[in-house]
Amino acid sequence: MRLMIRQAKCYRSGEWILTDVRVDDGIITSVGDRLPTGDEDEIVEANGKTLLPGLIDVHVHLREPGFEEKETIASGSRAAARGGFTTIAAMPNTEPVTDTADLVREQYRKAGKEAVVNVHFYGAITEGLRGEELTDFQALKEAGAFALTDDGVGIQSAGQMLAAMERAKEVGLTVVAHCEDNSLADRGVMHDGEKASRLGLPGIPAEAEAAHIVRDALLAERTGVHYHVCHVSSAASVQAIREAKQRGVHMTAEVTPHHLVLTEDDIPGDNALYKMNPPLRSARDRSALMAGLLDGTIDFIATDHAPHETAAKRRGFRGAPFGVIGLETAFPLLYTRLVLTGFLTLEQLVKRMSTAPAACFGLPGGVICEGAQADLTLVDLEREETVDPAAFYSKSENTPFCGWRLTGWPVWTMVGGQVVYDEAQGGITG
Ligand SMILES: NC(=O)N[C@@H](CC(=O)O)C(=O)O
Ligand SMILES: [Zn+2]
Repeated sequence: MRLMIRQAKCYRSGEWILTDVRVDDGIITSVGDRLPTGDEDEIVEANGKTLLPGLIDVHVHLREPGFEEKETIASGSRAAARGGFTTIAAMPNTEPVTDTADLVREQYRKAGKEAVVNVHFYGAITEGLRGEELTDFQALKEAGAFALTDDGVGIQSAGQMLAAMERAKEVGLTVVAHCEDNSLADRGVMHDGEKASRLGLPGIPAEAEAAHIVRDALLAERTGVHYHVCHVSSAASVQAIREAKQRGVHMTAEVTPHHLVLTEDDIPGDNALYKMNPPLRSARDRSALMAGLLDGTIDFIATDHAPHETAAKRRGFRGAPFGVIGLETAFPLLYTRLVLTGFLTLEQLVKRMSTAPAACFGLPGGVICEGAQADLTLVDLEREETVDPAAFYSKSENTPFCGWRLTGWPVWTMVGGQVVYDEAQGGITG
């Protein structure tokens, strides 16, 4: 299969310039001005739309097996394609939990049949995410586990985290941490701040997150493992990561689109569409996250796409599960709120949504150059649209951004040289 993408705006030697990109059998073979045409099977006329390396999201919940009413590998991967993502990594808090080599293999087998983008799977750190027995890291690694995590819960015991890091270092897997000390956060449903006091709801203090980061940075320093912090939400956490990185600790960190855009002040009363873990925090915390993203303390953006059915999210802050979806809104949300406002340049945003996650986890993609895998996204930066959850490919609609007017929508997605999403052809293709 030979394909030419013609006249796309591409970032080359410091500029966005009209470029042709040639793809042969899933690999980018040429990038340049007015490349010769003639022998391709297909020409894609980009007409000045912007070509990005496919977006990469290492923090999504696909809910299969066990919670297929919320999401499946098929529906979640289609949501990813529509959002411009070509690679995602799925968390192991399914039912059963992905905590054995056989279960990891079964996930890859299913994704091979049903996914339209590249899907990786995490393995759990502890059996059943119970925080008791460590899983068999070597076997998980051999089955292809992307990294290790108990996302959804923090590893409560420092001794257990140390043991996990030592073993992970030996087998060569990254430890990915949901940082939350339950003895500080127990039964909280919202950031322990002004809004929670006003609504009379139990809080989750910022220290519940930062305490684990400080602890884990010490343990990562001692073991030398690659340690990655999920969904950083507070100023104290950003500072802890900054200090650890200055000491040379081998750690990386991610932040979500919702923590970059919203604060507790945006929560309109007891509406669980604004309930997620970690919670939306103060304006000061949000500023610190932005500063951390800008100075490299936070390496990249991950959505923490966490689908839940509408009925469950109607139960208010006390009764609803934590989590919001993000795959189909992340790019236009951040383009509108961070790039059009002048906070980040487009190329800085692309680095944080594609190049950096690829580099941190050693994934192919994240670049447009000769020899790279043809994972590509075309974005219409002029296109303005209202977020309509009813139109999502995701099975769930739990977004706080319903009705937001956003600019800069992905319109075409290619994975390994195959077009998987083309808005002009009605959406998911094939
Ligand atoms: N982020 C969330 O609010 N929820 C996640 C779990 C998690 O990532 O902590 C979920 O699985 O629903
Ligand atoms: Zn989490």
